[in-house]
Amino acid sequence: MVKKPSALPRSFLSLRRLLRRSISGRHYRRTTSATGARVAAPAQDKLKDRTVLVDVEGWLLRSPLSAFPYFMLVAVEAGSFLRGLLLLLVYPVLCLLALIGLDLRLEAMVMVSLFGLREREVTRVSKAVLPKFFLEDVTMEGLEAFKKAGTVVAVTATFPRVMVEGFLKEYLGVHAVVGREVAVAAGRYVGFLEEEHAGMERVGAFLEETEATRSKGDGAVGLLGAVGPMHHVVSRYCKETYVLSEADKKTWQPLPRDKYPNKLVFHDGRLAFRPTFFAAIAMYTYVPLGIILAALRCLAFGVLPYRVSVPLAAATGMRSRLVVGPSPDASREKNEAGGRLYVCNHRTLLDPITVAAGLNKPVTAVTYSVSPVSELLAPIRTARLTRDRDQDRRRMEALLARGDLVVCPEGTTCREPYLLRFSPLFAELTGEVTPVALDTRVDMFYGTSTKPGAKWLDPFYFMMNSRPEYRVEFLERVATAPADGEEGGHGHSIQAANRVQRVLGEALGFELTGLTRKDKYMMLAGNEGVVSGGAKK
Ligand SMILES: O=P(O)(O)OC[C@H](O)CO
Repeated sequence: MVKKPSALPRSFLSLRRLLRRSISGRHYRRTTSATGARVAAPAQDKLKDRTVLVDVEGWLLRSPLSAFPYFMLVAVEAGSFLRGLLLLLVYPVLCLLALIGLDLRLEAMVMVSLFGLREREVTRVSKAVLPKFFLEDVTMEGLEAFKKAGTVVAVTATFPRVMVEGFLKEYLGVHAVVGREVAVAAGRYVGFLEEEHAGMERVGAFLEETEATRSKGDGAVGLLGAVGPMHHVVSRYCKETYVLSEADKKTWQPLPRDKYPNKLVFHDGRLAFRPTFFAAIAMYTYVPLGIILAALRCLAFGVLPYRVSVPLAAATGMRSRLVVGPSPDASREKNEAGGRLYVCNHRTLLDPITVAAGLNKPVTAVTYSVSPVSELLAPIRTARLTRDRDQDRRRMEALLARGDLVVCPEGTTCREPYLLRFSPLFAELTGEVTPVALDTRVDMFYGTSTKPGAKWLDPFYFMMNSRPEYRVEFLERVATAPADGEEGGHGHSIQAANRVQRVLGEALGFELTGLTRKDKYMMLAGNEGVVSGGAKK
């Protein structure tokens, strides 16, 4: 049927539209003009100090966006690998159902991933694990559009609020997150996701409240994707709306790492890759082989001399690169304190072992919060620190008098290219130290964790990677003793520690920070990272 042309003249229709907009105070804009020419997202200054409502999936995150990897991450990291496997098995069935018109994917993924999990643990994963992956999905133009906004309200129609809140608030500085809720009983998720309209009603109620308390009368601005359930709510509450076409969104760029509003220094979780459906299949298929490889590699490093275990591990795919500094022989000399003191940055628990392998001689490593299982299996001598300054100092002096000692003054591992603050105690033990720059690469599993119950498996997970990589570089020695006329004491040891940190940062190309073990554990685990238990001889 051909549509009957309107009897009203064009100019009258335009006037009517204008009047209607003026009365309701709403303006719809598309980021693509009627002529098809590209129009940029609203200028930052236009949204300055205003309340902006952002559609997370439609505007902020790149398209097409697959929710599966995020649910897989929650299933594995807050649940277990078994739960992840269940999600993987259920997913093809859900896709088939969606093809015949019964799209239960979201509800079923929520149920499988969250059912029975503690609310606290899912919130932790949302802050500690998911942000790394969400940040890779953020579009630069999408984020920059609301950089100067006064209040940013992020609205999600796909993800349950709990999954995106950590990333949006901690890393993008969003003020409020509104989205669908998952039912909780006695602190655990029951798995039922509330209806879409309930989520949108919450958005409406939130905006009504926000607008009522606003002092300025310029109204909220909506930033929306081309389609989605939010259009209706936004048209009721926002005075101005920008709708992004799919074609325009495709031209938007991913947010580069150096433009993250808050640096991603710390993150947690075992999976070092984005678990898409096919990547997850590959991982589960590989795991039996990975377990065998890890057992062989651990055994080789545990019982064989380094000159045999290193090439053997290399034959299984493990890569080690040793870069010896300008005076390799000097590192073998003893100094007046007894053995040499090797100071390295901390990537995994295996750092001191790789230093020993690089030197091809036994060393002692001082540790903190290492699981008794790791201590037992370590092929080198380990000695626990207590965090009691005097006691630790005496202990380290005694160890150094007996032979070479390895310290990681950051006190905890860091996965990203940053160096944490160096605790200065090491600088008081001897007149010079040998800095050792360490870097690692993994393809499937991270060999570090913050959950106390998971730590004993850290080295094993590292060894489970198909091609785990270590780069060890012995650097030129650095003097730590006060120069003539220079005052010693705590102030001096802080300066010396900072100097060593700087030398390592330059060698690795890592950024220096003043962050500490406490900062890391507060952020990732919600505790101070203090472990109980005395020092082991
Ligand atoms: O488990 P992390 O990352 O806190 O590191 C533990 C260190 O090896 C302490 O010596």
